Amino acid sequence: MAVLHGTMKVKDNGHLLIGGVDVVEVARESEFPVYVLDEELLRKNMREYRKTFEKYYPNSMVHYASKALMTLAMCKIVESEGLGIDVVSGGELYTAIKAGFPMDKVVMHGNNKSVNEIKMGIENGVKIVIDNFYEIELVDKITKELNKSVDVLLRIKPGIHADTHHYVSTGHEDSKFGFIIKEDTAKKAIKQVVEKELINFKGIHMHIGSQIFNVTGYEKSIEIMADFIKELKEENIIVKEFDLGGGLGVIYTQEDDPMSITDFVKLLIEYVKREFEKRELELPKLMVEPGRSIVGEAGTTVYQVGSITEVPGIRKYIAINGGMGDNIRPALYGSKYDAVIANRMNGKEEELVTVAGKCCETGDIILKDIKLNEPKSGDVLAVFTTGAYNYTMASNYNRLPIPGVMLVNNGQKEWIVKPQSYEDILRNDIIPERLK
Ligand SMILES: Cc1ncc(COP(=O)(O)O)c(C=O)c1O
Ligand SMILES: N[C@@H](CCCC[NH3+])C(=O)O
Repeated sequence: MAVLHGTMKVKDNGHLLIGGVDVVEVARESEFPVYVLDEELLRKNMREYRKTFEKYYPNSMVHYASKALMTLAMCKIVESEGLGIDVVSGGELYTAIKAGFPMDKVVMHGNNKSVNEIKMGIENGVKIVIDNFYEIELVDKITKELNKSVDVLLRIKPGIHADTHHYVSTGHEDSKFGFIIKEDTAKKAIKQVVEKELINFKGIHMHIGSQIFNVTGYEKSIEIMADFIKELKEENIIVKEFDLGGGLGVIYTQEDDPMSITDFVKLLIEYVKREFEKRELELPKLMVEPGRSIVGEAGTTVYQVGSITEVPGIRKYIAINGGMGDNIRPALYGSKYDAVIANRMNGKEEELVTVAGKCCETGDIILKDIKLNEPKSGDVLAVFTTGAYNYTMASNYNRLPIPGVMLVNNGQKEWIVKPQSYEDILRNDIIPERLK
């Protein structure tokens, strides 16, 4: 049986409840899938990050990585839990602005920020994480044009390989993000920044990757960064802020065994204290940017089962009313998930099937070879741990509408993103006069 997350429970009639809401009903009321979001679990994870830092390292800030799941309501929840936000684009920043999110708690990333994105960031007073030499000049120019200063961090690659899928590993030298330490590249960049009139150098940032279980990569990177910070100090450049990025893994299948948020944070703090004290460095303000470990397990996608195609001697395909449009991760990374027949939670999972999406694409497979409880047409399939990088990576491939996001809590259900309609998909289409 798949691991139940957060507030998941089984009702007497065998239906899956999340936040006290019968998700079988939710799925059956909709022609397309629904992303269900467990508010209690989401808040619990945010609080665990914030409280552990408050207890063991008060000079700190947790920025939720909004690329995992960004909506106006998410900004409100993040704000009410006392976290900041990490944005990587004008669109994410615009969402935070429109939600009235406090801009002094926003950091802005991106390896190729546009002039407008940088302007928007500086005008709104967010902290910018500078990624490359080109950007140093752009930021300098824009601060002068606007006559407004900006606080910055520089993204530095520690040069290690995190133990994760190579598509989501970002701390090695051959990565498009940030400056390498080798050949004094990062040092040169920082020296350039320090010289700029309206740019305030605050510190450095690293992010080694995502869905990480083994903390050795963090330990090694913190050691490398501490050496680098020491070198900078010898040249009178003080790193006041140190951002460790995100990356803690979550449970997708029973094979995944991540450590708790508390243990993860405590380890990071232990490594930083140890390596800084060893080098007689003053402890910096510490920051992290978790995305997946906050929202991943809080999300469940509920689908209806439609056609069932048995290929004799090969496999049985169970087709659902969604697929790669609402969850690209299996096709993109070969990601695995756990799922259940949400209207028959009490039975045994004994039939080996493959769950296919409805896109016109052979690779549109959401779950390959999974044991489910005798799936039938009309059943409801709940795929777990879809809170992170599902809605935010969704597409309109085959002109399928992007599903809505429903927040559930204490028996209450509310849309925080309405399901798209066919009209929504057409919104930006234009037929030029000459084609009419
Ligand atoms: C710079 C940066 N910070 C934070 C994150 C969030 O990572 P995760 O969702 O694995 O916590 C990412 C994504 O990998 C990232 O690129
Ligand atoms: N989108 C990726 C994570 C990328 C994180 C952003 N740097 C995933 O679904 O696993």
